[in-house]
Amino acid sequence: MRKTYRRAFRRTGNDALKGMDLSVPEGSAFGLIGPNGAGKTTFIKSILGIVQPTAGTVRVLGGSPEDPRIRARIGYLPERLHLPGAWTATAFLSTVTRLKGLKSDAQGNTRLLERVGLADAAGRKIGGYSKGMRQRLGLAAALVGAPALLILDEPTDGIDPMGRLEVRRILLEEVQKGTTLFLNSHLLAETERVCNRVAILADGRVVREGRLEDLARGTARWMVRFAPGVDAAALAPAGFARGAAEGVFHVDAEDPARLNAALDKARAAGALLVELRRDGADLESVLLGTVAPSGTLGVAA
Ligand SMILES: Nc1ncnc2c1ncn2[C@@H]1O[C@H](COP(=O)(O)OP(=O)(O)OP(=O)(O)O)[C@@H](O)[C@H]1O
Repeated sequence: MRKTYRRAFRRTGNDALKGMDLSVPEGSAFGLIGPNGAGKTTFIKSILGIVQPTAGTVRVLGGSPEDPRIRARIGYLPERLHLPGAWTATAFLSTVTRLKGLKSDAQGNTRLLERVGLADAAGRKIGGYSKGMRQRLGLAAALVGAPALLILDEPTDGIDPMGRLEVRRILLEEVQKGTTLFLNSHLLAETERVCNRVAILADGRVVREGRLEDLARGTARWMVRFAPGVDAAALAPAGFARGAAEGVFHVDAEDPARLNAALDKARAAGALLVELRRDGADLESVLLGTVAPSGTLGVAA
């Protein structure tokens, strides 16, 4: 699928998606990650039928994103939420229920507000809500009608750690119920905790996709901390690259023999080992190993 945003009076457009090919398995918790401007929001808008592809097709829940019956089965939390400040949460959810074409369900909506921790604030005007409360109300609105697919754009943005934990709990409950989750978050730790599949998008293309544990496999990077006073220049020939903190280094070693050989060299150079930790298994290393900081492609690990 491609998406070029046409610019008025110009011959060239802005290629946001340059051949995006992605399938999201039903029932998966799928995370989309990538640098700013990679095309994540454009892709989400195309699943929602808000943006039409310039070429190619999008199929969602076995149909077209423009089919109202399909849309009714999708819950969406947008990145920028517009909520009516003069309304109460209760009134807002009943309007969302009506707009989704569902029968009014005051009890169901009360349960949803309880679930997102807004039971006590249900009768208050949304205008007086904090950022985190607004975000949680947005999540409740996305959950109205028990959607089969939940699309969340930066769901924990502006939420404090306790609130984030709550949101994560709700998302995991949804996945357990069989809801397909599609998450766009720049908080990699969130994606890592919630998702079981991840796609890395860079410059309008999917550059890596797969199960989280498969993506993380094969990266054999170690964090090593030596006692203070270590000579970085003496460690460099053994493959140790200086880290951010005092005495911290990173070294690539595919197996225990190579790791120990590198450590032997470090010790021979006078370094005293105080800490050793596997370093390459988190999503951040996978992302940084795939996409260079400028957003251009790096060497995939
Ligand atoms: N309505 C639009 N008109 C023209 N260009 C657009 C439009 N929306 C997005 N773009 C461009 O398309 C590219 C992809 O943008 P998009 O917002 O999809 O990326 P993103 O991965 O969501 O970025 P971010 O992480 O910063 O939100 C960017 O170059 C952006 O400038």
